[in-house]
Amino acid sequence: MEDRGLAIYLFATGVLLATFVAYRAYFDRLRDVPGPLLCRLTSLLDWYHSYVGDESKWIDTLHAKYGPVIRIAPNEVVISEGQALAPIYSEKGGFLKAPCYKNFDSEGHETIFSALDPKHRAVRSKAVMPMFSTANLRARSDAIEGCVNDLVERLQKEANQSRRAAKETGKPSPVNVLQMSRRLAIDAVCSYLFGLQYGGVHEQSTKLSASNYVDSIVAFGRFFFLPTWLFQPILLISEYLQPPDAQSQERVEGFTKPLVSISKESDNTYQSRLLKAGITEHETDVQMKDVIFAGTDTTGTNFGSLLFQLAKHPDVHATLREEILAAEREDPDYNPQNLKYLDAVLREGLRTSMANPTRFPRQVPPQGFLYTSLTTTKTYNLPAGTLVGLSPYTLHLNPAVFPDPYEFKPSRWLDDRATPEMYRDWIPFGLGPRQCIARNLAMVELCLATRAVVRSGVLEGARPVGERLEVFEWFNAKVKGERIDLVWE
Ligand code: HEM
Repeated sequence: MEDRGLAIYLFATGVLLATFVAYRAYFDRLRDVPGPLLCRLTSLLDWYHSYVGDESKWIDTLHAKYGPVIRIAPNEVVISEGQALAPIYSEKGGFLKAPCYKNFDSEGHETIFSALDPKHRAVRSKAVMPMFSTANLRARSDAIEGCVNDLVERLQKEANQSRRAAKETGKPSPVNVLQMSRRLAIDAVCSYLFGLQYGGVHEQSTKLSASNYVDSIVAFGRFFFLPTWLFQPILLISEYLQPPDAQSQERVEGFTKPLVSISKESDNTYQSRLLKAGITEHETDVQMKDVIFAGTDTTGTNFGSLLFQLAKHPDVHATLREEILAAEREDPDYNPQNLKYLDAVLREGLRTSMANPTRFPRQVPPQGFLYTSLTTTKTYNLPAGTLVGLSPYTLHLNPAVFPDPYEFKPSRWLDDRATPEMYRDWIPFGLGPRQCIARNLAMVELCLATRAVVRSGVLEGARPVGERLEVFEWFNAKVKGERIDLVWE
């Protein structure tokens, strides 16, 4: 009798399972979108690749096998064609952010980054947006320039130490320019937005005091694509197993909190603007820490990676130095953002650095999304609620748009060599109304810092350690080994 009961139970389970598999594989709403059978059944495979940090590479192997429109999870589609960018991210305001962005809520608050509801975000973003306008950045660029000068001085010192070690021991000491870049990034953001330099460049420790704080947020990017109900307990377990560095967090909070309490309306700082818009002191502090994270990690990785490329390509460095010195001779007050080769170097640096490699997921709106692939001419009907996205990794390394995509070649952006597709598919800051709010600030920082470093000649004689940089492909990439090393001989 018991055996019969067990047999019925197993049979019923088998039938249910087979029905589920058949439904997901052949009958559900996304059945026409190709992809591995396992991805039609569960998100586990995607979560696994996201966790181990090779998700973007994995997705590219799926594109190679299944085509430009693929299903990577039961409710998630990824596209590799740049023509899909406009309808998803910018036309008619673009689609809303996917619910997983809520995983980046902080201390009970939705940040400008994590907010899904445009109205909730608008109160905060409108308050601070003027700080990111080109006119304001030009007017107050001295705040950034000061941090850049400090950086060049520190880099000179460390380069000299590296050379001295080479002379004395026959082995140059490595300089971790990732840490240097993070020092500059945090100083520039704090100085420009909050009215006070963090002091990163002047810290004597080998690691920036805020670095572990930033890295703890980078690390939970590996769980970014989990649904929030699962993200929360997993984060708790992960933090229990590997507690975040409380000292680093306290250092950052010890910097932001007093700035909130002494803030005055007339300051016109990031914090005073938020307070004036009715945001509470606690939330203002959270929003400040959020941009400290966003600004330190991304600009840090991008500038560190750019220094690596300039040391690796002395010809590019020499051409850029010539352009900068010539511009200065012609007009000491020239605007560096008008230099063509410098612009090409920055674009190529941002294309290759992969600071944010993964897709930016969005939700298909109630009316659905009809997409026709240019490559296959097939039309896909993605129903409301489907998650859909494109990634910088796939677009920036597409050989059809960027020939020899792994090569660092600023010249590809010059004159008539740059194609409209290159500009269309270059998305280091995302695209549309939810693209990086600080894009202009980041570009000014990168431009002034690159100009100053190259102009100083400090990179002459520098050589990168290693052939190429490897990253964990999380929402904010983590550079493997947490180092980008240069040596001077
Ligand atoms: C080179 C440097 C930077 C890069 C490559 C970068 C890249 C990005 C990307 C890819 C996004 C997300 C787009 C999406 O999810 O669709 C983003 C959003 C954001 N970034 Fe940046 N970022 C940089 C610098 C900064 C800086 C310096 C700050 C702050 C001072 C900042 C603050 C933000 C904020 C607040 C958002 C959320 C915007 C929104 O959702 O409305 N970023 N950034």
